[in-house]
Amino acid sequence: MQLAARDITVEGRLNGVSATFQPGTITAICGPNGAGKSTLLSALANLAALDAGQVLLGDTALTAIAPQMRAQRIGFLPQDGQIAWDVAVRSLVALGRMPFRDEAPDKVARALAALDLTAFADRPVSTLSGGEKARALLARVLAGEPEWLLADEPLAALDIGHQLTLLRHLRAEAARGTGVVLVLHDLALAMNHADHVMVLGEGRLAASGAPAHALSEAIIAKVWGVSAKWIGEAGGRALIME
Ligand SMILES: Nc1ncnc2c1ncn2[C@@H]1O[C@H](COP(=O)(O)OP(=O)(O)OP(=O)(O)O)[C@@H](O)[C@H]1O
Repeated sequence: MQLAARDITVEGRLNGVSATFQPGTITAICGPNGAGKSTLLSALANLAALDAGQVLLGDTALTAIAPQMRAQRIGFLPQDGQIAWDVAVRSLVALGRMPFRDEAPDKVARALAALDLTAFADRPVSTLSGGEKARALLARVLAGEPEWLLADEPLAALDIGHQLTLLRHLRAEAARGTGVVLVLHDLALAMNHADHVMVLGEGRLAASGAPAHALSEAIIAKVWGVSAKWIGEAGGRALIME
């Protein structure tokens, strides 16, 4: 089922953005600081108060879906997520089962393994490093096995090995039909790993399409004001700043 923003406006943050996200694909939302990426992502989870427009899941407005059902279907990882209680990593990840009111230890174990956290399962979260904490917060979302996985900069705190593991896991999730939407600052990760890229600039959609189209050198120059050049082959491109 598609997830679609229809002409959404959040005063001062997003200005009439329409965008359709496809299940079974990885979409990257890119753009400069303050462009409205996090606002759009939170709107897609019904976590931003809209001044105009609506978000639809299939034909149904998100606002018409009961909160518990919405939480079952849409998993959301905010930027700089906070951990309120110093519980064991396994208990934190198990909180991802709250919308289902079950404990599903198999799904919790799968999410821990996907983020390479099995060995940390009994450690208090306060003892984790920044990147380990970021992985634990993402594992909490994965434990809910949502139909839509929305994550704001999930790779930013991760080393390259864990970035790759997570990207492979997200690709496998997409292959199972999950819609994956990621806010990414790293344009090479978006270019090499997304199926579709949406570029936001000053609260508006500046480009949308296949990565090579939406992240062309011309669009990077226009939206980011940076002269940059792509080198390398499809799937392994690097961005060189000039
Ligand atoms: N709660 C708020 N109240 C008022 N303005 C806000 C609020 N949150 C964000 N903004 C503003 O809205 C704009 C868009 O913010 P948003 O966080 O969506 O940008 P972003 O593209 O995710 O940026 P970044 O790359 O820096 O994370 C920014 O100018 C920001 O200052």
